[in-house]
Amino acid sequence: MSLEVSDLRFSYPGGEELFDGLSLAVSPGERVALLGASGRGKTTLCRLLAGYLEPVSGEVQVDGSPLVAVRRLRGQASPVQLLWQHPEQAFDPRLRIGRSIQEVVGLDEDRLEGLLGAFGVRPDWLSRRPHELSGGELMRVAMVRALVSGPRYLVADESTAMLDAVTQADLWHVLMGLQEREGWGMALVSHSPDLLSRVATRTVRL
Ligand SMILES: Nc1ncnc2c1ncn2[C@@H]1O[C@H](COP(=O)(O)OP(=O)(O)OP(=O)(O)O)[C@@H](O)[C@H]1O
Repeated sequence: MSLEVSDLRFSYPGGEELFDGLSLAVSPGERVALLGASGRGKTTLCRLLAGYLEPVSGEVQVDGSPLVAVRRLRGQASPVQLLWQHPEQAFDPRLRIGRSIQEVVGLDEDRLEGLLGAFGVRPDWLSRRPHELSGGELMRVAMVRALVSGPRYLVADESTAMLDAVTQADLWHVLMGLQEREGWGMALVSHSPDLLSRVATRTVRL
C-alpha cells in the first residue's frame, strides 16, 4: 500500500526535464517532506502525485493501481487530494464555500460535520464566496474540502506558508491528529525547517 512513482520524468513544453528518474513511495501513516532548491520541481511533483499533471515517464500508482485510471472512476472522489499552495485554487470564485464543499463526490454529512468542527469553521463562512474569507479561514475550509471524501493520501504544497505562526501551528495540530487517527499518508512541501522538524516523519530530496 503506497502512493508511489518510479523513474519519474516530466517537462513543461519547451522546459528542462525535471526529476531525473526519481522514485518515491509514501506509505499510509507517513508524512514525507519533499525537499529541493527553488525550481527543482516540488510544486510540479505535488501536482503529478495528485494527478493534475501526467508524467512523461513513470506512472503514479495508488495502492497498486494507476492513479489516472482511479481518477476516471465515476461516483468516487480521487483517493489522492491536493492541498494547494494558495487555497483559492481549490474553489470556484463564483460559488459560495458551502456549495463548493457540497459538490465533492462521495460527501458524507457526518464526516463533514466532524471536520467543520475540528478545523473551527464558523457556519456563516459557508455562505460566503472565497474572496470574502481571510487566508487562514479559506485554508480551514480548503482542508475540510480536501479531507471530506476520506482520501487515502494528502499532498500539501506549502499550504500554510502564508499564515501566522499561531494559525499554522493550530492547523497542523488538527491535521496531524486526524492523520494519526485515520492513517492516511501525506507528502508535503515547506520551506520552514521548523515546521518540517515538527511534522515530517521522513524526507526525500529532489
Ligand atoms: N506551468 C508551467 N509552465 C512552464 N514551466 C513551468 C510551469 N510551472 C513551473 N514551471 C517551471 O518548472 C520548474 C519547476 O517549477 P516548480 O514550481 O515545480 O518548482 P519548485 O521546486 O516548487 O520551486 P519553488 O521552491 O521556487 O516554489 C521551474 O523551472 C519552473 O519555472
